[in-house]
Amino acid sequence: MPHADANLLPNAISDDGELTEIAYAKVNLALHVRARREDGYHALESLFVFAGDGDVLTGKAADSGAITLNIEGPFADGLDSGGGNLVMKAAQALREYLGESRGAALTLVKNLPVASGIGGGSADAAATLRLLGRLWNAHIPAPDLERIALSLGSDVPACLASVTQMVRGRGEVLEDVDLPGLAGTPMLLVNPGVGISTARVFQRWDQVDRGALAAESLERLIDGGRNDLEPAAVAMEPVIADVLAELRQSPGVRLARMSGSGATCFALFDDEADADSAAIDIKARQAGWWIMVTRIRAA
Ligand SMILES: C[C@](O)(CO)[C@H](O)COP(=O)(O)OP(=O)(O)OC[C@H]1O[C@@H](n2ccc(N)nc2=O)[C@H](O)[C@@H]1O
Ligand SMILES: Nc1ncnc2c1ncn2[C@@H]1O[C@H](COP(=O)(O)OP(=O)(O)OP(=O)(O)O)[C@@H](O)[C@H]1O
Repeated sequence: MPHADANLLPNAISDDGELTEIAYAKVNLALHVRARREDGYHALESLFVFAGDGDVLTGKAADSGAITLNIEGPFADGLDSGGGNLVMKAAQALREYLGESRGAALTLVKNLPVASGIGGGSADAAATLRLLGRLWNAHIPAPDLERIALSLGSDVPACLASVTQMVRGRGEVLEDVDLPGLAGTPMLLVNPGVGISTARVFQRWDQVDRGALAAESLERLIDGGRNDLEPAAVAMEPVIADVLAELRQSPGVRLARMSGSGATCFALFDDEADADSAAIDIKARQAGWWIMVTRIRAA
């Protein structure tokens, strides 16, 4: 079972010039959908946190001038490494912005389930922008980088820094938040093995604005926060209700909710031993589910 120590993996450079970036899993502690916009996107309010673990992207310069991507790891199967991959799209977007013709040989270790509400693809795209920015020694003004990120997906701007943020708009209005007691919180991520289309979940949202998100404390987030996409996602994949039930009955759980458009759900614990026990118990009952014990990254 994957088990992580928050912020332990350095964004390292090895002797052979290979760079590493971690594409940290994103978790929406609360996700309030406020309105459907005319452009088809939805106006959101969401408190994003990031796990200390995620996919691992490595890369080094390639003299050929080409960008290549090799995908390994537990969720590599079925993930296209061609131009449709968000890593390749990010590399291409950055190259176009820089007028860059230098290449890169990239390897992605895909540890996060695909289309699962924890922003794996978005985190990969952001990690690619960070890694290639370093590899090519490019100094990109933050507004430009955020614009490139948003062109790749609504979650990508927040994934650039991968720290706790209040996110609004369609995902591009970012505000750093440092909620006391949040960093280092033990967190369990559980996915029942069903991929979910984000667009389809938003389409099923009932268009009822249930009110603003108050996120000035963890208590407020727990008591007054919601994931407004949960009912739509559960209607599409009823197994999500089983995941939530498993998490909510775990001893020591502080909060259990779905992340993003699902199907991954998270649970927060005060005590790491409780998170470990819950993971073992759930694994024993639901052998096919993906389970990760991690911690919330520092803000
Ligand atoms: C559900 C969240 O994960 C919450 O963090 C994000 O809002 C989704 O972010 P994402 O996966 O990066 O989404 P995108 O790739 O930009 O959009 C996928 C689809 O989701 C819908 N979408 C996404 C974001 C948003 N604010 N409103 C939307 O309606 C749109 O139909 C869009 O075509
Ligand atoms: N590197 C990648 N990793 C994961 N998915 C990718 C990648 N590149 C392209 N995709 C595609 O992007 C889609 C969304 O994948 P992702 O894992 O980011 O979804 P998600 O976790 O639901 O995201 P979110 O939480 O932002 O809604 C998938 O259908 C997948 O085929």
